[in-house]
Amino acid sequence: MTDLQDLRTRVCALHTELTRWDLVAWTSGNVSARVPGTDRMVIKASGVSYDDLVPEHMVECDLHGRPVHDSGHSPSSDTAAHAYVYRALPGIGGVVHTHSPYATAWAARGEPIPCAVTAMADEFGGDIPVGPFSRIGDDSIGRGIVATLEHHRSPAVLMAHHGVFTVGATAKDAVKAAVMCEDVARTLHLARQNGPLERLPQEDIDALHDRYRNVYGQK
Ligand SMILES: O=C(CO)[C@@H](O)[C@@H](O)COP(=O)(O)O
Repeated sequence: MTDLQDLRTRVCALHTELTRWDLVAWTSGNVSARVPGTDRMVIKASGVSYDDLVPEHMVECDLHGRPVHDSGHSPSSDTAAHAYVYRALPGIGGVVHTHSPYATAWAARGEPIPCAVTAMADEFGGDIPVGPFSRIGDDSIGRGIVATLEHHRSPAVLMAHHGVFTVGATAKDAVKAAVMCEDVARTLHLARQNGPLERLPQEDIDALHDRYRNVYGQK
């Protein structure tokens, strides 16, 4: 198997995580990955049901979102947004988009999720911010993602009136951020039913984030 086929297989398989963690309804989300060492990416074909996905549905595009071959599949509607993120952020190897319900409810209100639990400090290093509304199709959404994330440690952004975009060093990291984003969005939505949320002190957020990055887990 070539490296590209292997990447397509892995990105295709990651879409099962979107359904497993209830992050998408019907076909409302997508995963992409940078093709390492190239100015290319692979991204899910538009509108294809997750049950029908095969690696060949991962469309190879340049970093302006143009397919590099006539594969017979149109790439995701969000291709230009993903491509802009890869162009602007060279350290990013994976991008994910979902309409996961609790996080998208915060996005619909245009409300950032405050860093009020340790799990948020760990994964997001602070609040999950809101990015501007843009119509789907060109790289406006990508510009909004990058402009918002450059002021935060969070790998997730709630794009106003739309949904969640996450980034990571790999596509799997970006999927993890999407799962964790929905988890904390639900927890904090439930918490504030009985009163206002209290943000953790900044020094605790910093210490927790540092511990998670440098001590947590296996060496
Ligand atoms: O957010 C939206 C539409 O609101 C799209 O990302 C979503 O439907 C997925 O589109 P694709 O099937 O990836 O073209």
